[in-house]
Amino acid sequence: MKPLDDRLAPHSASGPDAVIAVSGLSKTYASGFQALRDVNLTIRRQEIFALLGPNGAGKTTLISTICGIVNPTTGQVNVDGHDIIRDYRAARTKIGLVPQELSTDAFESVWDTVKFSRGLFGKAPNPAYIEKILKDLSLWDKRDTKIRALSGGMKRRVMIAKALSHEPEILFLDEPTAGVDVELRRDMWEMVRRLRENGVTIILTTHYIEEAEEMADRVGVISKGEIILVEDKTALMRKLGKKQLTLHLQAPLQVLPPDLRNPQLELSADGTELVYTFDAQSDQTGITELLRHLTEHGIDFKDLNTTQSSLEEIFVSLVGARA
Ligand SMILES: Nc1ncnc2c1ncn2[C@@H]1O[C@H](COP(=O)(O)OP(=O)(O)OP(=O)(O)O)[C@@H](O)[C@H]1O
Repeated sequence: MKPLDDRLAPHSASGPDAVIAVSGLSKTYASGFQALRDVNLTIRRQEIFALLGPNGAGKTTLISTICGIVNPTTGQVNVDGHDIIRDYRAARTKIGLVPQELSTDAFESVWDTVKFSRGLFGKAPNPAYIEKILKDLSLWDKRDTKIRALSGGMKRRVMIAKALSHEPEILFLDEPTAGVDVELRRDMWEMVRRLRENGVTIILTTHYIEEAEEMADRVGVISKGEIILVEDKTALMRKLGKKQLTLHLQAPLQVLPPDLRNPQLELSADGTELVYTFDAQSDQTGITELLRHLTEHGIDFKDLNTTQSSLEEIFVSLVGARA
């Protein structure tokens, strides 16, 4: 088998740190529906990668295919040097998957469920390791409790404990915080960060853009089965983000003077604020000219502030542009 680097060469994000390489991946379900279209994607070792996309975009299909649960129609997936079809067992052992739906045996105890999951991967028992995960996930006190007696949030933690039971190097979290309360969401974020510090690569899908904004090193956007963008989160926000300059006026304005009217400038409904939207990357922001015009018109302001558009706005504009 060729070294990993060689096989990853065609992809821009390739390199010695690549841990998953997806190339030319398509999936057409038996119904004839094409859920993935020529997906090329490289995941770097020890990164937190957030996959964003609207409902039905293909996030779960992509994750399930990488995890070997759904068969690809065309293309290859390589997980840390193992082809997911030819070398299924080795590839699967590297991966922990926390699916969207809670599916555990309601009558088992927490401890037994997690221990059993580890056994499924043919790993020798390691009670000390299981104890550590249960403690990390605040499940230690519940170790003898039957799953059915746990709250929804606790059940979700059990799903994570199961996914981690065989010491995977890569963890997939499909909508990890859907429907969980704020406290559990924060706990999960904390846990994901800790796992990454311990060398685990994390791929998560989410509908909560603020989750990607908070957590991700890189963001991938999928729409109608196609990856339309993969970018470093900070660079993405810098590159696509529009900035807004808000001027708080000394005296309210009824209307904008005609020669100040342009699509970038908006007067708030109560006339007390002027909001100027500009491209943060441009050499010519137009701010100097705007301020000069305001002075000429005798429009004074008492304060100003700038804001950067959020990942959510960027995401909506990206996906919306393809609708
Ligand atoms: N087994 C299947 N047979 C036929 N079509 C399917 C099957 N599984 C998924 N699909 C379709 O493939 C598309 C992608 O589904 P997928 O679950 O991957 O999307 P998603 O991005 O994860 O959506 P969500 O955010 O709603 O979970 C959807 O249109 C879905 O209806």
